[in-house]
Amino acid sequence: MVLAKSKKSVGLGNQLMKDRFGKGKGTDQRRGNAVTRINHATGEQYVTNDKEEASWVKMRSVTEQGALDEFLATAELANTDFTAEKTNNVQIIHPSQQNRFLLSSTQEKAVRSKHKQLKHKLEVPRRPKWDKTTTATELDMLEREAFLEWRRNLAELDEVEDLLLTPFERNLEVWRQLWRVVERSDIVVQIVDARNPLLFRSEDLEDYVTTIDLKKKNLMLINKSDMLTERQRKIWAKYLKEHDIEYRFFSAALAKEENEKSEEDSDTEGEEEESESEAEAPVAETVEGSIPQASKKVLQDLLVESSIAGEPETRTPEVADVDIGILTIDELQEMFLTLAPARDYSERKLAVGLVGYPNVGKSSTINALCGAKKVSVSATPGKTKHFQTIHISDDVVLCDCPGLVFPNFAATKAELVCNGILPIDQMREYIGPVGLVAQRLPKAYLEAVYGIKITTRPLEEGGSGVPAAHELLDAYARARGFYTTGHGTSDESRAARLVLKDYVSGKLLYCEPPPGEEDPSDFNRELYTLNNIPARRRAEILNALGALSVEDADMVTLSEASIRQKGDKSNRLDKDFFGPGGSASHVNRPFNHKYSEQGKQLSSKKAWQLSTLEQNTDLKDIRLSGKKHYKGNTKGKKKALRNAED
Ligand SMILES: Nc1nc2c(ncn2[C@@H]2O[C@H](COP(=O)(O)OP(=O)(O)OP(=O)(O)O)[C@@H](O)[C@H]2O)c(=O)[nH]1
Repeated sequence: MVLAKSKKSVGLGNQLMKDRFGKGKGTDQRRGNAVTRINHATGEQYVTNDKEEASWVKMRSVTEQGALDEFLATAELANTDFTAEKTNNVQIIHPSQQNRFLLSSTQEKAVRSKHKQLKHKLEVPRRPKWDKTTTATELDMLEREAFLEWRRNLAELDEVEDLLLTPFERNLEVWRQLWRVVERSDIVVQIVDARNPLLFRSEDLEDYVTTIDLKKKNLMLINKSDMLTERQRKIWAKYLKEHDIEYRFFSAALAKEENEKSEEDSDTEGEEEESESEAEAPVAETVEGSIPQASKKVLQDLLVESSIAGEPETRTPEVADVDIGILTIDELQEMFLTLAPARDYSERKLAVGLVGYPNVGKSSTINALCGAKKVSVSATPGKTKHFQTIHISDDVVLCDCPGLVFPNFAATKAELVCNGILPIDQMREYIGPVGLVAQRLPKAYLEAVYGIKITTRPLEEGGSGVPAAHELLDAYARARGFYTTGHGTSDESRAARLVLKDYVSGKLLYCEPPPGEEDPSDFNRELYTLNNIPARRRAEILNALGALSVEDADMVTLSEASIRQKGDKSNRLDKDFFGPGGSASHVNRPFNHKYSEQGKQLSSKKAWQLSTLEQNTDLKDIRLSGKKHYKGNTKGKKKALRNAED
């Protein structure tokens, strides 16, 4: 039986034709993916593969493009025929570009000196000049042309000079937002990550701001400063002062806690006096106060273990008059008012533009300034998409720009991944970035944070003492039971993602020193104390170490802990670590502001520890008192004795 076809039914072919050439398609005519548009400035028709998209789609951040996308985007920007642009845009892959994940130290030196020479070429795109007579279409054309020229210049740095650049923003719409923010703001605040401030700073943006209006001010706000020690802040402060960079240290996370605390305090009755004095304490002091004196003991043994030759210097720069404090919210607001350029503010409030890479903490800073959660905060870079204004007081309005990556030099792709600039979830090559983590962080610290034991290749077999990426990943994956399905080998790729995320979030902490200042391992020395590993891990280590009071334990170096771990024939420490739930610890900020709370948690164990202490009054004896995990480990004993004597 043949069914009669309904006249109303529409076949796929018809539907496609209707979709492409049907009514209501405006001036655009579609053929396949290509759309014919009219250039209103010249009246000419041109073909593009771009669709008219919703404004939020237009604002998508474009940082890395495949060769074809790059080519199409350039052609589209240039409003030209594809073939005309084709010859100019063929990408030549240099053999040297193929492995940019890690460099040897000589290669790195050479690259860094080339960066210095060509620094002036790292420009942000300028908005072309316009006046009242310029029509919107003319301005649009001018902007596209200028943007295209800017992209060509940067492509030259990449291709001709063979230098690796940050995956800078390639979407004109995002830069247009920045232009608006800069034009509107009296002060342009570049928010940077304290772990590597200069990588996140655009010097040229500062020039651009003052080119638009000499009265406009620049400020580098070093966010996440809770991750820096006081000494590290001093070293940075000295460098920034010497280079005439207007800066301030800030921590949106500490400011948030401060907000929450004062809210709690205002809710609590009867304890006003006490809570008031705490709330008034400057944040910087709170941070310092949170790190017990004992934790400032430098981990010399750890450094020796990390094969760093020589006695590290503990010298702190003389910077008596420089500002090293972490600003409170009130102090930051005052700072804005102090910096405000002279003009009549009766008509318009002081406008403060907030600019920065994705994930540096713009939203968190705004939330802290607002005193409430106004902007959604996320651990995924690139959440803020639109320029928005937020009135934080009667005097100040904030202009929040979408997070955007500025053109800057990077030594390697590994550095970009580790700094959270290249997304970890889209990463295919993980050995380079994890290798960098393993190079930067002392082995004992990695072992203590994760509660793992990393087996490295012995020195006599060519090992260097520094774990190779796969040695770290293998230990991590096995401890957590991550195995590949087919082969049953450890799932290093899964482990790599988690390790790198911990590095980006600061759970594994490393901070870059200013250029030309001290060696990175000396600069970070204070970070690798027992106090800075997650509280739970610390408690586990202390448990495994046995009879030490909390205060004494602060003096125990991680390396010592790791020696004991190695020497433990009964594997007691490992069992403690790898037991159920043993890997679930979590910390956001190694310099946990709530140290006193951690201390409290630990002190619940103190009674037991003290009772053991009573039996072993001599600390050296306690350390070497024939605990199970020392038995037969004479080498470990000797080393531990040396540590104890130090
Ligand atoms: N330790 C620490 N972490 C912070 C601080 N400020 C922000 N973070 C963390 O950094 C991550 C990114 O913060 P956001 O405020 O979302 O960053 P953003 O710059 O607004 O990001 P986009 O919206 O992508 O532009 C979050 O995981 C925050 O918890 C800080 O002062 N200290």
